[in-house]
Formats: sequence, C-alpha cells, structure tokens
Amino acid sequence: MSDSVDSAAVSADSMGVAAKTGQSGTVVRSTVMRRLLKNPMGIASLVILLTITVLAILAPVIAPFEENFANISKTLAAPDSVNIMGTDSAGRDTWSRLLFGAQLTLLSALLCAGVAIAIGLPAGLIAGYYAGKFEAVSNWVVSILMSLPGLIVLLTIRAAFGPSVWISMIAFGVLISPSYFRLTRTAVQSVRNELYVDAARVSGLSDLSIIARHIFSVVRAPIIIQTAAIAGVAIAIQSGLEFLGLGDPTKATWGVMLSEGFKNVYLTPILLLWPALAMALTIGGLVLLGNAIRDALEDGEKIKHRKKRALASADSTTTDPAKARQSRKSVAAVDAGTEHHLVKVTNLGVGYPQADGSIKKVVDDVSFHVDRGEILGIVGESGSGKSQTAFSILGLLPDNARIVGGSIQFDGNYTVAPGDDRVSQERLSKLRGKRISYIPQEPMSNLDPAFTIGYQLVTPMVRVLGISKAEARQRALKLLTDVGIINPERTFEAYPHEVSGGMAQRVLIAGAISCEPDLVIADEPTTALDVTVQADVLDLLRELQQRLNIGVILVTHNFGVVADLCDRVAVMQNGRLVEEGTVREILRNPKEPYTQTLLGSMLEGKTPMTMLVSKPGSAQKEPVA
Ligand SMILES: Nc1ncnc2c1ncn2[C@@H]1O[C@H](COP(=O)(O)OP(=O)(O)OP(=O)(O)O)[C@@H](O)[C@H]1O
Repeated sequence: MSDSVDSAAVSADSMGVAAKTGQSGTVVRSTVMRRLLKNPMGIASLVILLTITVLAILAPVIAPFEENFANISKTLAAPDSVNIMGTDSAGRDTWSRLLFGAQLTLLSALLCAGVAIAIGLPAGLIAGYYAGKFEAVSNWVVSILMSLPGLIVLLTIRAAFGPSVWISMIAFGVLISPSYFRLTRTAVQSVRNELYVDAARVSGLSDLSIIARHIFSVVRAPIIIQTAAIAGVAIAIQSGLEFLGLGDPTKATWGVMLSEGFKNVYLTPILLLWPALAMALTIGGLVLLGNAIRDALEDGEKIKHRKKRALASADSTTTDPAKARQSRKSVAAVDAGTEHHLVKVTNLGVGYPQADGSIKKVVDDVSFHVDRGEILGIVGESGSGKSQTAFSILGLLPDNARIVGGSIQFDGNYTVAPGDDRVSQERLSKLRGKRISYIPQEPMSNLDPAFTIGYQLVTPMVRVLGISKAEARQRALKLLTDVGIINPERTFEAYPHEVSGGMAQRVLIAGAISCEPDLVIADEPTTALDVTVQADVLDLLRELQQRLNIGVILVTHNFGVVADLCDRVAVMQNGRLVEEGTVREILRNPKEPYTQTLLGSMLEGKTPMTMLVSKPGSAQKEPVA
C-alpha cells in the first residue's frame, strides 16, 4: 500500500479522534436538539413557543373564566387580582380570552402550513426530479394560483362557507402552496444531476429511495425555514381577517381581541397591547426557531444516520447473500438464438437532436463485446464518444439523448432492442447496481456529502442482496479491508469530506463490487487521483477483477492504463470504433493511423513500458517492442 494511502488513513484517524473530542473544524457528534439548545436563538425561540403552546393546551384548566363569560358590571376594567389583564368592553376576561385565542391561533397556523406542505412538497419533488409533463402542468397550475388575488379569494370563501377559521386556513394553505412547490422544485433541480444521484441510481436504488434519501435531505432545511415563516404569515392573515370583522364572533381569537382593543384604543389602550404582544412573540418565535433548526440540521443529518447504524447492528435478521444472488441471477434468461456474451453492443448509434431538427451522432455504428473475466479498454481522445458508449450500457444517457441505431444485450437480454430510441430504464433498473455497477471518474462528487460512507455502502447491499443491515455492515467492513483501507471501521463511520480522494475511489470500488456484479464499468477511474495513488487503484481493480471473475469495461484516454490492465482494446475516434483487438495486437501492430498517433503520443519521450513485461501466470502483457 502506498504511503499516500497510509497518510490518508492516518489523517482520517486523527479526524475521527478529533470528532470524538469535538475540536473545531471537525464533525461535532451531537443531536439536533443539543445543537439547538447550544444556540441562544434556539433557546429563546423554544422557550417562547413552548410557553405559548403549553398555555394554549392548558387553557381550559388555567383560564379563570370561559372564553365568552361576560361580567357586564365590570367592562373595560383595569387589571386587578381577579382579571389580571383587565376586561374588554363586554366585561370578558382578557387573560382567559388570550389563552383560548392561543389554541385557535396555533392550530390554524399548523393547518395552513400542513395543507401548503402536503400540496407543494410532493408536487415540487416530483416536478424537480422527473421534470417533463408533470412539471409543465404543475407550473401552469402554480401560475394560476399565484395570479389569484389571495385576499379576495379568502373573502369569497368566507362569503360562501361562513366565518370558519378552518376553511379560511385550508384555502390559504392551498393559495400559499406554490411557495413550497417552487422552493422544492428548485432545490431538487439543483441536485438532480449531481453525480452522487447518478451513483445512487447505478447502485440499484429506486427513484423513491433516491428522492427520500438523497433529494429530500437537500430540501428539508429550506422547507423548515419556510414553514416557520408561513406559520407566521398564516397567523397574521388569520388575525387580519378577524380584525376586519370577518372571523367567527363566537370564538376568542387574537384577531378579534385586536379589533376589540382597536375600537377602545382611547379608553383602554392596554387592550390592544396583549393580543399584539402575543402575536409578535409567536411570529418572532417561529422565525427564530426556523433559523435555529436550519443551523442545527446542517450537522444534525449526521446524527440521524448514526442512530440508524446503531439500529442496524441490533438487527438480527439475516439472509444468505449467496441465495439472494442466485435468485437474482435466475431472473435473467438468455434470449434464444443470440450469440452469448456478457455484454454485446451491436452497431450502436447515439445522437442528440439539434435546433434544426437534425440529430447529431456522437456514437456511430459501434460494436464490441465483453465477457466475464476480461477487461475491455475503450480508448480515445476527449470527445471521441467513450463515455456516451459506456452510459448507453448503464442507461445513464441524458433525457434528450436518442438511440439512433443498433442494440445492446446484457447476458443475452436486450437492454436496447433493435428499433428502440431510448435505453429501457425498466430493463436496466433490474440490472443496475445488481449485475452491472459503475466506478466513476470523480470519487468525491459521487459520494453524497450528507451520508456516511458506511451508510452509502450498506443501503444498496440491504436492498439488492436482501441481507440485514448488521450483515451488510460486516460485509462493508470486509470490502473496505479488501480494497486496502487500513482502518475500515473509521472509514465506515466517516463522511466523504473526511477521506482523501484515493480513499474515496477505493470506497467507490468497494461499492461497485459490493453486490457481486458481473460487469463493472469504470470511467477514467484514476483521472481525478494523485499520480502516486493511480497505480495502486489500478492494481486493486485488476486484482479484484481476477479474483471475482468480473467483466470490466474500462473507459480511458490513456494507452498506458490499457497496456497495464486490459485484455482487449477498442479504439474510438469521433464516435466511431476505428480499431479493436487484443492489447498485444494493437500495441504491436496498430493498423489505423489514429491508433498509431495515440500510441505515439503516449510513447514519445517516455521510458519503455516495463509493465508490459510478461510474467508467467500473471495478467501482465509482453513488451510492445
Ligand atoms: N448532453 C449532451 N448533448 C449533446 N452532446 C453531448 C452531450 N453529452 C456529450 N455530448 C457529445 O458527445 C460527444 C462524445 O462525448 P463523450 O463524453 O462520450 O466523450 P469522451 O470520449 O468520453 O470524452 P472525455 O474523455 O472527455 O470524457 C462529445 O462531442 C460531446 O460533446
């Protein structure tokens, strides 16, 4: 193992220690609530809101009078020992009405925010993640809702259904739901194309799991802030309607009390003070709480998954992974009459529609195959179509990409059948993460920063292999050891930012082989790594491929990597496959001028390729010359 990996492991070790001791610059392992309570803003808002909530709940017990009990012999009275906040113009006790008003105010704010979230959040998640027609229709509905004059709609509803606070708040919740929709959709769009979302898809997670795990965690904090703000607005709107005399006169609410105080402002100005103070404290408390929770959540995400891990180790249900694997494999039957290879790409064409209606081909008439236990290198300069070919096999082409010809078979089954214009996601979702896995180019961008490495390894295994979390944890630790990570326990607990690029790539390799795939597609797996780590990662890849008898497609622009690692090589230029053969053939006798140029640029001024010296029983190749 290289020094760099050692030092990376050491630095991760030291981080782990620091995390435990809570030193600055490290992840502080505390609960969201603890973080909230460390924040003066959090404490102040919690004290205010909890006090108001407790008082509202206990109103029937602690209020000295019924909300509408009127003592007409004591109107507009100043505070005394019986009526501690005085009475209104009908002789009703202000303190009692304030308490009952708190109940109604808080519940109506909750109802309004709940309705808005129930409509706006799922719609925003679906529109942001899937886009397409649903997004177009949602945008249309949202535009209509936003163009409605809210106050007039509320007045109309009040006229139609009577002065019910609940109906007004449901209507207001619907009117305000576009704010949740837009917030959620924008947040989802910002992460939808992140590599770690693609990686999650490749690891076999369903869309629902990806939305719940990777996408929802991004929108959660803004939603909480928004909810605090919207609850405050709901209180203000509800009180405003009641202040205008449009509320239910039989109910004691802060808006009605405000109106009552306003009418008597010259006689008893203090009547205006109490409901105004209650509203200001509640709305201010909500805003402060929203901000404090947002701050706490930024680290709280990590806590949640520690708890999940603790539950995982307590989980005793186990399933035999070998059986799970066997049952998975039995699903894939070989189509009769097809020449059998692990992957067979036949005359594949991929294109993108252009503004003038034409389709620009970026992969054109490409054919090759890969079998178990062999490594095929796809080599070519930047833009030659290597990644587009690999993404066609993985089903990760962008939405606007079109299959313009040919077919792809995996283990005899078509994932792209002749005549298809898109990769069948339905067929591929049964294979991705289970039988086909992916090692990406940029290790850091392919790990979700919000989840620990262990969590990201365990989740696909539980799902795909059907094993318990405890067993998946054991397997993940073994895999981390297998890929040369010195302290697997610590790496398992670490977040992606706590490990080096080389370690992150090892983690992704561990993830790629975790569900015992038949095919691994590695897209420039060493490009983003320090040169000192590249050789280690390639060695690891070769060792695992031989031990597990996996088929590998290695996308690279580097003939040196091909020479060191691959059995066969396909050379691509401008979307076309110009030459294909065994590595020895191509390196010894390149027929195409393009291949000769590529080889020449690699060899020019370089020392002889010592890695090509053959060793009996080894996978290394003979010298070029
Ligand atoms: N979403 C897209 N829309 C239109 N053209 C695209 C899109 N993605 C890729 N292309 C084009 O497809 C061609 C092949 O790209 P591809 O990513 O496969 O190249 P590559 O050989 O993998 O290069 P690199 O080594 O730089 O990744 C390029 O000309 C590129 O501009």
